[in-house]
Formats: sequence, structure tokens, C-alpha cells
Amino acid sequence: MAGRPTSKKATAKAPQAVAPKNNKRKVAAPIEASSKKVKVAAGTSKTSGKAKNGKAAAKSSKNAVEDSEDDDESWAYGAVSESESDVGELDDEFVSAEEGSDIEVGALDDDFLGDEFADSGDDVKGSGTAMFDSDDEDGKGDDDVEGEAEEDIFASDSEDSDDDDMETKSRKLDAAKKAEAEEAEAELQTNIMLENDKYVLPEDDHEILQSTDLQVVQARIQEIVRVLNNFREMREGNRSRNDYISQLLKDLCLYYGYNEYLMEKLFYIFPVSEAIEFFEANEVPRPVTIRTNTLKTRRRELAQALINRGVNLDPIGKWSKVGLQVFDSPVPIGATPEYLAGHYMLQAASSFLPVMALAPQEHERILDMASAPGGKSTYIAALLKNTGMVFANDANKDRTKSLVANIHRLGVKNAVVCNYDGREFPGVIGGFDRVLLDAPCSGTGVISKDASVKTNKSEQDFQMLSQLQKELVLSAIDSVDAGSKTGGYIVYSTCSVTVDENEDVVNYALKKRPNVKLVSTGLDFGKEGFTRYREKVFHPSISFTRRYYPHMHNMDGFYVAKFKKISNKIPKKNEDNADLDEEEEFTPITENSGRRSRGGKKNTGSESNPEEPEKIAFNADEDEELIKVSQAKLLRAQKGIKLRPKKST
Ligand SMILES: C[S@@+](CC[C@H](N)C(=O)[O-])C[C@H]1O[C@@H](n2cnc3c(N)ncnc32)[C@H](O)[C@@H]1O
Repeated sequence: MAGRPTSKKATAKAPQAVAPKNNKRKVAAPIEASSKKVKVAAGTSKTSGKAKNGKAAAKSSKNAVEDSEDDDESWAYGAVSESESDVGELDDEFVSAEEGSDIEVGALDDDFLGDEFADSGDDVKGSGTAMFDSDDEDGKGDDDVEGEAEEDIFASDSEDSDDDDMETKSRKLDAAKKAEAEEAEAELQTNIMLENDKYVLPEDDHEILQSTDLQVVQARIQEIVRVLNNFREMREGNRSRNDYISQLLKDLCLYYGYNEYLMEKLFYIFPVSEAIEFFEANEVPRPVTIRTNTLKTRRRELAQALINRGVNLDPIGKWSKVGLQVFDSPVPIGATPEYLAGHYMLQAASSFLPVMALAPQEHERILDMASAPGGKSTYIAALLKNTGMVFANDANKDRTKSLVANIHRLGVKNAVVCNYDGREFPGVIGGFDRVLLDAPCSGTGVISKDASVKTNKSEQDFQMLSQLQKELVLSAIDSVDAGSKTGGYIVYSTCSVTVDENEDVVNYALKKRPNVKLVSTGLDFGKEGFTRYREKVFHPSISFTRRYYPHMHNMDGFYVAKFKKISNKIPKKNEDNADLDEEEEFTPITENSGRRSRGGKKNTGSESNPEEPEKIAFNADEDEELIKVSQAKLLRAQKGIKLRPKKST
């Protein structure tokens, strides 16, 4: 469709209705929008917020300095003193957009879309330039215009120079000024509606389709948001809220380039103004972040090595001890010697969160059910300090190649890579201390990295994804040993913000597996998961789950839920969960069946007695025996040593 803004150019004329709120939020974001270095955080196109953004950035720069001083490691990286001295110089975020534009990412992992970042400089520059008011485009500032007006007045004055009647002269001057003021007022009237003006909705679709001029669409979005925010006073006649909302949704689709189905799905997650902040944030790349691989180095050492290469970086925020935010770099950040030596992983900040929630303990046996390309598996391995075992599984064999490469590069020695459909667990192996299910999802949290999500997901896709996620989460739960001395936890996460893929899935799991309960994620920021959404009511404990948003937390949209398994038996009904809605049935895999039987009837019990709850426990002795046999085989193959396996008693 002509005029459809699928690109970041749309940010150039972003609706301004939300600017003040947005600015406020940016300062509190877990990834600081600090100092000149920030090229993305504050960089939306809200011209009205320019000065404020500059101040906010300056303020947060100071915060970043304080944060880094409070850090356990109590260091301050290269940029810190610079940012302190820069604070006073900052006047707006455009400076930073250009300064931060030359970052190169190089060979990035699959979970981190390098092209976005490589392109980001241009995008930001583009939007930065376009962010200037059109008034400024002719290169004349307000002073120039005023100067011309004054010259005109004096010109007419000089024509009458013969007339030395001061009163006439003064009257002419007054009349000229009045005419100019009226003209100026008239100009304003055509552009700006007064607070109390009623906004008249376009009458028919014809008019809407004609209005593909982004500026017209943008102006209408602003007006409709203004009306919706003060509906009683501002609405036109008997127009309903729905009339305005349906026009707004059409305009948002046009302006940001989403399909109608997804637009509606996302729009209702937020209050009106916040929805626009969310769509706007999706037009701007998120900060480039890396995770220190503590198996090989420490954050301070890594930071120093990268600073020596001219990389401008800072700690990600107080909440992470291993994250670094890279502002700009003269070298490709995905191809430095430190990167190749496995000292860090290019990893989105949001993707630290599920692993932090999982909180792996040394010597545990952990399953990462959907793990490629391994950002989280390798983090788990690092937290285990290469003890215990990480089963890094992924259903996509091709993707396991990058998983294996990352495991090697990062020096992970306690990982087993496997390639099963996650729904086949625990038939493959069970009894884990903890399971992470970072589920396949629609990616509505990472639209800034992959804009194709705006248009390539249909209602059917969402239904299929939600169904798959529900099946996977039950397998994840069933793969954990409730009797684990140190664990018994399951973390479910997605990089999507839709309710179907998050609260709906968790609610379903609570209903189908009353032997689990939700517990705190231990993450001290993030919005609470919804306990109600439109016509849906979820279990109250879903408030333990956490939502993360680009416009609020300056990181990808994300969702994290943590379950504790309290029994290996699945009770028939749990009173706490009795109020959960009945939903469609499917046949999950059981330990006994090994493979998931499809399309059959409900089967949560054992094969011999479907009514009897299944028992899933890891048999440590049996496993030890297997490990010994395999070690013996290995020794024989590698060194020709023959060990006689001990007979089990
Ligand atoms: C969000 S990505 C995982 C990212 C990964 N956790 C990381 O941090 O690098 C989801 C993964 O799920 C995998 N997947 C899709 N369907 C699956 C299934 N039925 N069982 C297991 N993995 C599946 C996809 O191949 C994809 O790699």
C-alpha cells in the first residue's frame, strides 16, 4: 500500500501526545539512557520532548556513574568520567544519535540480529535529522523570521519617510503589527486545535484511504488520543469510544505498518497513550549489550580489554553483574579477539532475565528445552561454574550448529546438546533439578529487531503457537523432579508481549498441573503479569510473573514466569486452581509412553491406569551406571584402557 511506513522513517513524525510520559520513563529504565553515548534509548521522534530528553539523558548519565560506583566490583569504565563532564554540555539527544552511529556488530549470533545494529546508525541519524521541526528545515531559525518581519516593517516605514507625522507613523506601525499578529493567529488556527475543540472523525473509509499522507495520519492519531484521554469533554456528539478506537487502530496500522489483527492484539495490552509509546519504541533499536562469560573472565577485565580497543561501554545497570552496554565501537563487536576467545556473548539484556529467575545452583542437572543458539544455556553453564550438567535441547537441528559453536567458544564443558521436540520430554530424560523453557514465540517483543513480525503473523499462527507453548510447558513441568534437594523449579519465558503466549499459557499450566505453583521470579523490576485481560480472568498468583517492555525498560519485550513443583504426582483437582477455565484437551507425552501420542484423548495418567497420576523421578543409580559404562567405552576407544564395569548390587 502506498505510503505504508514499514521503516523506521515513521519515527520521524511520531505522534507527540505521549512525549512527556515517555521521557519520564526513560530515566528510570533498567538499561540507562546515559550521556552522549546513548544512541537509541531516548531517541524517539518527539520533537516536543527534545530539551527534556536531553536533560533526562544527562540526569541518567549521572545515575549511571553513581550506579557503577555502588557496584560490588566498584569500578568505573572509560566512559564514566567523560559522561560526567559531558553532562553540562548535553542539549539534546541528536548529538548522541550521530556519535553512536558508527557501531559495528560484525558476526552476530542468531539471537542478536546484527544487521539491525549495523544499520542502526543510519536509522538513528535519519530519524534524528527528521526529528527537527519542519519549520527548521529551511534553515531559518525563529530569530531569522522575526528579523525579516522587522525589516518589512521598517521598509514600509521608510517608503513614508516624507511623512514626519509621528502619530501617523505610529498608527501604521500598530496596524502592521496587528495584521501580522492576525495572520500568525490564523496560521496557528489551521494547524493546532484548541484544547476544547471537538475532533471530527472522518466520515467514511474513502476519506481514510485518501489520507495516507503520514502527517495527516499522525495528526489524526494525536487528536484521537487526546479525545480518548478526555472522552466526556472532547467527544463529538454521540460518537462512541469504539468509533474513535476503530479509526485509531486503522491509523496506527497505516502509520506503523502492522496488520490489523496484530495491531488490535497489541493495542489492548496498554492504556491508549502507552500503546503509542510501545509502538514508537518498536521503531528504535535497543541498546547493544553483551554478557561477560565468567567461565573465562571477569566483567572488569573484559571491560578494560574492550576499552583498550576504543570501545565505549558501561555496566548494563545495577541488576546485572555480568552485563555491559556498548555505546559505540571502532571495531566489530562480534569479531574482537575477546569475542573469538569466548570472553563474552552478544546477548540482549532481556535474555538474561529468565536465567536469573532460574537461579541455577552448582552441581545441578538442568534442561534448557528450547536452547539454540545458546545464549541462555551458556549463561546457565557459567552460573553452574561448569559443574553439574546442562542439557541444551532444540528441535531445530540446523540451529543446534550455532548452539554447539557457542558452547565451544565459551568454554562450556558441562553441556549435552540434543535435538528433540521438547514435547518428547520427559520421555527422553526426566528428573531435572530445573528446567528452562524459553519458548518459541511470535516475537512481538523484538519488533525493533525484526519488523516482519508486524505483518507476517495471522490469527492461526497465534493459535498454533499458543497451543505449542501449552504443550511444551507441561513437558517442562513433567521433566522436573519435585524431590530435588536444591531445585524443583521451572521457568517459562517468551520474547513476546501477547497475553495468549504468556498469561494464558501459564494459567493453562496451573490448571493442568496442580502440582506446581507460581513463585516470585526474584527479579526486582518488571510489570506484574495480568490477572485479568479483557474478558479473561486468570489465577491471582499470575501477578508473580513479570512483563518487560521496550518503552518502559529499554529492553526487548519479554515475559518471565517461575513455577515450583511441589509434587511428582498430579492431583486430580487442586482447590486453589479449581476456578481456572476449562480449555481444550490434548495429549501430552508421558514418561511411560516415551513419544507423544497426537490427536488422542486426554492421557495424564500412567499407561496401565489412566486415572493414576504419573510418577516421574530421575533414577540416579541407574544413571550413574550408564555414565560409568559410557566412560569405560570412551577410555577404551581413546586410550585402549579396558575397565570392567562394577556389577550393580
Ligand atoms: C526463543 S528461541 C530460543 C532462544 C534460546 N533460548 C537462546 O537463549 O539462545 C526458541 C527456540 O525454540 C526452538 N523450538 C521450536 N519448537 C520447538 C519444540 N517443539 N521443541 C524444542 N524446541 C523448539 C526453536 O528452534 C528456537 O531455537
